[in-house]
Amino acid sequence: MLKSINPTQTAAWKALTAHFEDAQDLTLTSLFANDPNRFDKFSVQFGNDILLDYSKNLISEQTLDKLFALADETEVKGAIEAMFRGDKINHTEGRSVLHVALRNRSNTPVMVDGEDVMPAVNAVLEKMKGFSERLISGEWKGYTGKEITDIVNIGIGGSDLGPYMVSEALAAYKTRLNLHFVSNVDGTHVAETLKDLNPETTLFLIASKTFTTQETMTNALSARDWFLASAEDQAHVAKHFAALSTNAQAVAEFGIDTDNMFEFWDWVGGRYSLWSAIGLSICLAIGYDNFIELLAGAHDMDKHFQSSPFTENLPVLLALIGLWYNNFHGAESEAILPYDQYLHRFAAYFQQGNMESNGKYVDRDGKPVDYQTGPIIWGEPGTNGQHAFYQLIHQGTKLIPCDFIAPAISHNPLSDHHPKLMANFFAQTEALAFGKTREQVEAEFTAAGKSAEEVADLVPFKVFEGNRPTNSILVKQITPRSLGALIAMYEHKIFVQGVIWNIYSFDQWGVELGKQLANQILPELADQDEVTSHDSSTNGLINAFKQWRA
Ligand SMILES: O=P(O)(O)OC[C@H]1O[C@@H](O)[C@H](O)[C@@H](O)[C@@H]1O
Repeated sequence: MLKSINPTQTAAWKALTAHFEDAQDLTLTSLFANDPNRFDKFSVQFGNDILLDYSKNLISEQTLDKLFALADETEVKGAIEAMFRGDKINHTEGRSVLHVALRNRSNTPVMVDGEDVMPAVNAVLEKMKGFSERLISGEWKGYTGKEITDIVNIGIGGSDLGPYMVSEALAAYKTRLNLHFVSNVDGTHVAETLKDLNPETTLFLIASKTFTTQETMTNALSARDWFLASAEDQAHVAKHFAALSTNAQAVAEFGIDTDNMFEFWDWVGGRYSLWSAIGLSICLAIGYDNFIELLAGAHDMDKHFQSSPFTENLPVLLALIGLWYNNFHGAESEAILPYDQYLHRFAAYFQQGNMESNGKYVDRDGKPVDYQTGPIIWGEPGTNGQHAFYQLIHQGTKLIPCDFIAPAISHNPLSDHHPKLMANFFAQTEALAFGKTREQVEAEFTAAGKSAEEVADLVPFKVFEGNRPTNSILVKQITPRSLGALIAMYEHKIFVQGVIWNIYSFDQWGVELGKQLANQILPELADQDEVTSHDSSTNGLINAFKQWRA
């Protein structure tokens, strides 16, 4: 169990509060003008894969020193050790937090309740290897003897977002199998997905840690009905359905052959589970060897996180910088902006990763916090975002720290697309940091021959204040290995922030109430009777719904 330390009561927090008051007038323009070595000082490279430039942030060496002191006082180092050691740091569920064991390629023992989990982890990986190789090679045949061509992963939340994001991110490594992801309980999702598929050549992965999730079970039953409408014989299910779960009993009850069950464990959080059997769809999408490379990249980042001094530790640096804006500058959100079309689900993935982990108002003592915790995470790929919401980032009234992510090498080096993409990537952080002054705008207008009246009229709208902070994360190329490291970097960032905010990052009780109420409402929708059991708004809506369907 992690000790409860109120971060606002630390000396470092108080020092940061005072420092924030003193540093109000700091501008990125002056910080860069006063220090020609700023990039060298405030950038760090991870192997030959990732360069993090955090120099365009509203920080000085003093800011960072105080943030490191905060990490020390809130015992981040001890918390990292506790996680890797297998301590039950997910206190409210009484569980260890060991997604790092799933990618522990050095295979050193990791103990849970006195037992090394690595043999079980490796056994499931071997099973995933055999299964994925038989499917990809075409050796595995459907019930009419045809090769499988399409895989449908049915899962939601952590059993969907990670595999979907990674399969898309690594589409350049695609095997011959076509992957589909069905998550929403809205029948449209499964219906539209199955429309073009052939039951003889389709295999379903039912991905659910608990194997009780309403959406997933409903979609799985519809998929089974669709399949049996053609296959007819229940015995054929074994060739077309596999389960990824911690709940063997529920899998057996569903009728899935235990040979086709890929196990994982309660010490793997749903939103940290792409490294587990939940990653089977990834294995099928990109091949087992590439999946192992993904794990290896994450393991490299795990080692870096565990052993690098905080001053060079990418996840720690990102966490502290994010915290500086969240808790001192009052920023409410963070944007993740990948300049890579393949990463189009990256921000959505970390919406769950971050917001489900750190969206908590109760501290580790069970008391409400009196400071801000997790930020709102959002984002879309550049350059699309530039033509949509960047206006607000550049000239709006809200402070939105942004992470810009881009690969130096494209998988699709078509004509001059990549230099153009990258020119935008570099230009945006420069524009956000340094803006355009009134004098610059006036000079441009004058050079363009505008009258003094026009200049006076339009100048205010064309000025860019700048001083908008960004991190730039330049990746050599998006490969399975670098992507593994990138994902693990963000996972650990979330971990560090949760430790400092004195919250439990690995439970998600906030999703339960809605599920409970939906279960109460569902039977009320079955007849035409007027509903009176709720508040007037909910009653009114349900009754209007019933009337429209009558
Ligand atoms: O994998 P399961 O058990 O079906 O759960 C799916 C998702 O269910 C949600 O309720 C949880 O908030 C997520 O954390 C989880 O990933």
